[in-house]
Amino acid sequence: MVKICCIGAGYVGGPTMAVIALKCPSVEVAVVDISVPRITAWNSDQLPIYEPGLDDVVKQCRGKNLFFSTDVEKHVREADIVFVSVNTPTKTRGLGAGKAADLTYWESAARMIADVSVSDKIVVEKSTVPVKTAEAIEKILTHNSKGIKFQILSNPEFLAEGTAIEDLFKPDRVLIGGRETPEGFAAVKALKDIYSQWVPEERILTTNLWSAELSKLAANAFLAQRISSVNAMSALCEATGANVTEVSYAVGKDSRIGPKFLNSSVGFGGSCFQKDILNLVYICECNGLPEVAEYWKQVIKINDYQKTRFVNRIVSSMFNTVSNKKIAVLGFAFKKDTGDTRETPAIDVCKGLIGDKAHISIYDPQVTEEQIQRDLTMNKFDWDHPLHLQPMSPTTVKQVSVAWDAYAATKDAHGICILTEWDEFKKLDYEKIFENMQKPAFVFDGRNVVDAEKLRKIGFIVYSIGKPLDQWLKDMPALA
Ligand SMILES: NC(=O)c1ccc[n+]([C@@H]2O[C@H](COP(=O)([O-])OP(=O)(O)OC[C@H]3O[C@@H](n4cnc5c(N)ncnc54)[C@H](O)[C@@H]3O)[C@@H](O)[C@H]2O)c1
Ligand SMILES: O=c1ccn([C@@H]2O[C@H](COP(=O)(O)OP(=O)(O)O[C@H]3O[C@H](CO)[C@@H](O)[C@H](O)[C@H]3O)[C@@H](O)[C@H]2O)c(=O)[nH]1
Repeated sequence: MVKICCIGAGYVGGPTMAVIALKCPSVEVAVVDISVPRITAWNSDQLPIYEPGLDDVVKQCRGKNLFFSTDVEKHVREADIVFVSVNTPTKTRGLGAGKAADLTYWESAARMIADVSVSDKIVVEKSTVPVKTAEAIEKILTHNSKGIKFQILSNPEFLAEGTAIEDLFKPDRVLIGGRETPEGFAAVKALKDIYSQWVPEERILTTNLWSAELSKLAANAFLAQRISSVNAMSALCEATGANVTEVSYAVGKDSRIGPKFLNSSVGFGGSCFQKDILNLVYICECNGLPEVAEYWKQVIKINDYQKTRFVNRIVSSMFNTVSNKKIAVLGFAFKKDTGDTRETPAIDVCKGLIGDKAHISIYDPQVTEEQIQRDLTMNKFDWDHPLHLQPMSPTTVKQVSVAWDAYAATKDAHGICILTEWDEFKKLDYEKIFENMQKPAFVFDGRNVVDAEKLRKIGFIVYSIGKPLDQWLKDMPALA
């Protein structure tokens, strides 16, 4: 029986391994982590992450061929294939601070694999890593290998949160990079044999190691670039009276461009896009390519601009001050169908409003008050470390309260900001909400989820990102 061990039971390690266990009943899969609460949660009915369909997959395999454990060394020692899916945060200090990937967790996992192994192993990079990481890992693994042979593969993960199970069941592609040697080819084949249990042959791509590592950073950069492109257009739409939804529909109809990932928003968030582009920028700079670095940096600059622009629009529309006004924030997660708040645009928008002395009442169906307070007090990039190593927030932000539903959040509010596209925000009773708000009542829709015309008929002043502006908003221009 092939034994797989995955180091890191997070958003990637948990779901990917659960799906491998489900699709390959003859493979034994152990997911290990240094975080005791995480593993306890994986072994309970309350899984540590919210992901549609995940509970069902875990229930079907846990205890049969899927195990969650904190006994990292034992499972690594016994495994034939070791996936490494640990954190790769952005460095906050020293060389490359603010851009380069911090490979501390990766390095410590690699050293531990080298120390405890007593048989040959395939070691798979599942985390997103800089190009050429495999070379460094190889050096660590073989430095003191006691004659044990290690083959390194790059198998980056392309799942998106909220649709992780769907993406894993039917991936657009599985990418496997390996050394171009007989041993390397054999290792690639061994991993391919696992995926080919459910992924069609033509969707399993094999490349050299460096192409696989770089393709992951490139794919995220291209996706984020589409969003920054449409968001840049949204500013121009507002200035000219064009409608960004119509523009992106017309643009996306070109089969060379395609319709996906062209939704204008308050900005992209999530644990990957910004981090991976910063990493790409750093790699370009290190390789003497400042023009290429500058090109990709612009994707992040537009994303920051979009968030600032949104806050400025709110403040300028409300007579240039939100001081002591109640602003209801609907949605805090970085996208719908997840409770994940890593790099959510809601953090920057809330901080911007708090900076202007607003009182904020937040409602998100999946995010806890504790998480929101942590996010609003944590330093940039601190979120991307194992939970027990993150600094505890010593203070809470007093201007922020968290409500149980959208009606409580919006009661007596002067304005509403919609920051996550949860379906339930489309179906709220906006007449009731309007009655309970201060007047004039504003809605700032950062996701274009509400029917703006319907809300205007009720009496709201509505700002929809990238859409023609109300007369009110035209009269109160926002400076970005
Ligand atoms: N979240 C996503 O959607 C996504 C998608 C594709 C790729 N990635 C990449 O995958 C990697 C993991 O991301 P994630 O979102 O799962 O992170 P995560 O923080 O949810 O999970 C990482 C886990 O690794 C554990 N860990 C860290 N060092 C360890 C060690 N030495 N031994 C055992 N466990 C250790 C942590 O405790 C944590 O539970 C990152 O490189 C990320 O960029 C993430
Ligand atoms: O048209 C769009 C599409 C997305 N977003 C925003 O972009 C962010 C990222 O969304 P998405 O890509 O769907 O979620 P992630 O889970 O961050 O997934 C991305 O990052 C993962 C981690 O690397 C990759 O594996 C995935 O392929 C890649 O889509 C979110 O804030 C979305 O709201 C938009 O604003 N407009």
